[in-house]
Amino acid sequence: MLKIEDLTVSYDGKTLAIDNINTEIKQGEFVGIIGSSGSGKSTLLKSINLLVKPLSGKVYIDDVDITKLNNSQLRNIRRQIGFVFQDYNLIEKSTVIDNVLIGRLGYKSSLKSFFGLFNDEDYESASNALKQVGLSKKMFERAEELSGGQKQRVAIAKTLCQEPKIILADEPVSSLDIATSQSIMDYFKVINDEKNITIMINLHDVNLAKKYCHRIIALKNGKILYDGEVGDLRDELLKELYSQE
Ligand SMILES: Nc1ncnc2c1ncn2[C@@H]1O[C@H](COP(=O)(O)OP(=O)(O)OP(=O)(O)O)[C@@H](O)[C@H]1O
Repeated sequence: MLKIEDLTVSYDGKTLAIDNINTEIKQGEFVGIIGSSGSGKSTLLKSINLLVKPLSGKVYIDDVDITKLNNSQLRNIRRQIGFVFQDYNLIEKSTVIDNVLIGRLGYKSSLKSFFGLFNDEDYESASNALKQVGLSKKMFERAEELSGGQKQRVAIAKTLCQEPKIILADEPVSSLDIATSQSIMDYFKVINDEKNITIMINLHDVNLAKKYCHRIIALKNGKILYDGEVGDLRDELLKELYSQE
């Protein structure tokens, strides 16, 4: 469902944040991306939905090279790609349900989305998404009143409302304690198992990656050092991955 071909990204036109990456992800895979700070994990995820524009290379979603799309075509394809951020990316003063409804905006005309016009179907979808993450009771509370873990569950519900084929999660548990991190990872696992949504998730914590992900992509200096089954990941490789040079 996702194919990345010769992808290279540079922020300054000189140093390469992503250096000629090639990989292919099938629908329903649960992929962990690991690597030390600055290895390119965020940049890789952000270039998959073109939040960051590549210098060269191609990103295919279901055989469509999205680097070639115009803005309106890109908007349509982005509905299929949910993105979960480390810092939740919620509107703090808005209610939980209003935050989740934002996930429906990709299905609205610009005018309707400007006025925030949602129909019964949108509310049903938002309410189901909140149920999935166990937050139905918090629907009318403001986002700012929630704990970090609850906020991240709202962010996940928002992406579920988008009905995505793939969820990209950029360090979604880095700000959370171990128990809360595990519970968020459990939600990702259930979503992956029950809805067959592909998950690509950046993780600092290798143990979490080993516990939850089927496949690991390990990055070093913008290049893939390892791409394979989690069970085949060797300690020597991890040592090399996190060594300074
Ligand atoms: N907005 C930006 N402008 C300029 N350079 C950037 C920008 N974002 C990232 N970089 C650089 O690109 C490289 C890859 O950064 P990236 O954030 O993708 O790594 P990362 O593995 O996600 O790191 P971390 O684990 O610390 O979040 C780094 O050298 C970083 O300094």
